[in-house]
Amino acid sequence: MYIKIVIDNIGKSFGQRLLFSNISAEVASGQCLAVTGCNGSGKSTLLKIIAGLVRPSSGQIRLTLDNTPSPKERISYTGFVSPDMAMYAALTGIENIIFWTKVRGVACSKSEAEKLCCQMGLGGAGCDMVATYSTGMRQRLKLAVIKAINPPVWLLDEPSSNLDVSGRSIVKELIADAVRQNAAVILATNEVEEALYGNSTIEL
Ligand SMILES: Nc1ncnc2c1ncn2[C@@H]1O[C@H](COP(=O)(O)OP(=O)(O)OP(=O)(O)O)[C@@H](O)[C@H]1O
Repeated sequence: MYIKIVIDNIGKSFGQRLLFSNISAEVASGQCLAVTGCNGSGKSTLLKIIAGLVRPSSGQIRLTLDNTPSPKERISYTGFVSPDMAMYAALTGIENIIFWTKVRGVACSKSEAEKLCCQMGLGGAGCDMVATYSTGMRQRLKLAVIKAINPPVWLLDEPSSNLDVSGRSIVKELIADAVRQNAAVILATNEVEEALYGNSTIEL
């Protein structure tokens, strides 16, 4: 699937407070757009606008597709990794991957989920309840879920938060792999090095 996301003159205010205005950019399949800016500049808000979770105050997000998607494809456009997201604490890591892929209409067997846990550095902890996970392990699980869903559009809000050096290199490889597989990746980050993964950058 080819997809192009056009961020067209987007602005956002909360009440009287203008967060940003006149933001325009494009990102297509096989590209990565980095969104940078200081704390509170609106990076997460912009990603939520792109995901359709927050309404912009001005402008619009346009999607260009090479075909008319089926209803199943339509719900699977975007995958979102965000600090605001939570995994089910009473399920194991593997059960979370199976649950979230099922919600998104993507098949994922237990052995595939196990493999993803290993790839994300969770090892045998995939069989443990998420309630027992550290914050870094929860972050790795979110990465495993988006990889399992493998959507055409990846929205990554601070994907390296709470991750150690090995976790950060997993994120780097994950983004490179998604772009190689023709996903459109939008990455919000405070990390200078991570922002360089983008083919283009928006600074808020
Ligand atoms: N629903 C909301 N109502 C009012 N203000 C909000 C709302 N959501 C976000 N904000 C405000 O908008 C500003 C931008 O928040 P946002 O989380 O988008 O910034 P950010 O650039 O991602 O920050 P950080 O780098 O700290 O994660 C913050 O001041 C926040 O308090």
